[in-house]
Amino acid sequence: MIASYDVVLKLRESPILSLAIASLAYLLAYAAKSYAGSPLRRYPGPWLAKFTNLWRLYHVSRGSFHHVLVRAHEKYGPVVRIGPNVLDIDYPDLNKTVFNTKGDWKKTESVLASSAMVDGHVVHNLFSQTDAAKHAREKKPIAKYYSASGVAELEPLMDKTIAQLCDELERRFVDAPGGAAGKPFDLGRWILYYTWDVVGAVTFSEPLGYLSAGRDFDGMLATADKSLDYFALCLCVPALDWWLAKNPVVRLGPAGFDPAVGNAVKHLVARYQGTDGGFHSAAQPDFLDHFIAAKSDGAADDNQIVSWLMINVLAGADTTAISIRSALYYCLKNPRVWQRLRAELAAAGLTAGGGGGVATYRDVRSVAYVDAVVREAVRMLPGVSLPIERYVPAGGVRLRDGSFVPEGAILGFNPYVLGRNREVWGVDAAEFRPERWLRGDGEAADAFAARLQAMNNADLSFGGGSRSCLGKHMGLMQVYKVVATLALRYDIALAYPDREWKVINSWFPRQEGLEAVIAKRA
Ligand code: HEM
Repeated sequence: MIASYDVVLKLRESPILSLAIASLAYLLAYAAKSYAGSPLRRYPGPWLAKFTNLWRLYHVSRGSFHHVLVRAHEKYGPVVRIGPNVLDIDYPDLNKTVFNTKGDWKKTESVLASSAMVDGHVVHNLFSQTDAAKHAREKKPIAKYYSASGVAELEPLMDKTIAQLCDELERRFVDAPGGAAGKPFDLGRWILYYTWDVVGAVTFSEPLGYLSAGRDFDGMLATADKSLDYFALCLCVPALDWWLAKNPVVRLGPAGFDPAVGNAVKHLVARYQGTDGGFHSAAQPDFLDHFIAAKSDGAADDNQIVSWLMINVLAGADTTAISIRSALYYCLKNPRVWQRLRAELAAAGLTAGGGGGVATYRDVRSVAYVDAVVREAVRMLPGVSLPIERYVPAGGVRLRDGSFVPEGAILGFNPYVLGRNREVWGVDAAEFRPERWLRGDGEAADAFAARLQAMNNADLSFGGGSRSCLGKHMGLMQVYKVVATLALRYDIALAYPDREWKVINSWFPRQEGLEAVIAKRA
């Protein structure tokens, strides 16, 4: 007994134990303040979430937070407290107020983990920049290249890569020798190779090489997954990023994008030296040409060019793959929809007859059902499926239930949750039904216009306002073109129609298990 008392005394003298006790006391005091002193205490939510962000962290780390949130809203209503200072909101009519062009609803620190650490300094990109003025300065010189007309000029570069995707699928799975033709293969994986390659094609006129290799030859795709897993955790506890990556002593995470940065720098230098590989030509400018022109205008330096180049890779490849996969998966799971899609393409006289057998965007956009399929697929599984957070600005905000949320609280809006709102989408909100985007038989024009307006207002799949997705036109154009081209050229079916695919939601919800069989269209 005396011996154990001595041990306790010794431990009490230990600085480590003192620090641990002080930390515990601090955490308890913080939790008590979060619970009793918070202006958000009136809002319902899981008990643990009132004290700590660890509740959210746990569920996000399991990759299924979108499901947890939908259930939480079913249980607690449209406003759910998901952290001591965070409410998740399912009031679609608030989207336009929050995601506006004034920039008064600021991004939270949750996005800082996507910034880089260079020579001891945090270097932001367009997505992570929380300062509205700096963000506008960085975006202005390049925004026009991502507009609908800007992206239209890149279509020939996309066509080359879509044609390559088709060639690889045919060589390996349609016409494959040795009995491999017609066997199940991971179509979702090939869509990912395509979207990473096309980023290289439109950015520096050279695909990154995943389609021709048929694998993640440099480990970049696996690194991107790990980085997103890390990013998703830091969304819940932004301080993690400081401890793990931005502290001045030791850098533990996340997995870096060094190969992609190296590749961007290599292309920049080669372009300056005129030693570019790939299919670059003066007649077909790519993003790198535009970024270098912005530098000549005095709007950028080489570091800024590399940051712009990297955003195409980091924000554009996975999100586009996710959206193409969703369109294919939900169509193939619903053969009625897949057949109608093909019939509507045929009725419009479309062939995959553009450059290299690729459907042209102009043709595809003229078929309303393709648009309905794509919008519905993106609603079912938005490319961002964790809450998009904003700080409540000065003056606070009054919610639809009459309650008042003061300045400084964080409101989260999850496109996936908003895409399940029954007031907007109806009782079949969880079902894939592209027809909801079309005017119904006997539906008055006014009624359809009002319904469409409500759906558009609720749709946050590309964000909104001054921080909406820069690459929306580029991403969507590819979803339309790839889905239509595959539908026109091939008979495709799920290899295991009764199986569900697996979705791991790390901000971008990456899917696994889109296994298919493919043949040339009869
Ligand atoms: C279909 C595919 C895509 C989807 C579903 C998607 C979704 C989104 C969403 C929801 C946001 C808003 C995030 C927020 O407010 O925090 C966003 C922002 C952004 N996206 Fe996309 N994206 C897609 C494709 C692309 C592509 C191809 C690029 C290529 C450049 C891109 C670049 C960006 C950038 C730079 C931002 C930050 C914009 C800013 O803060 O000013 N995205 N995206």
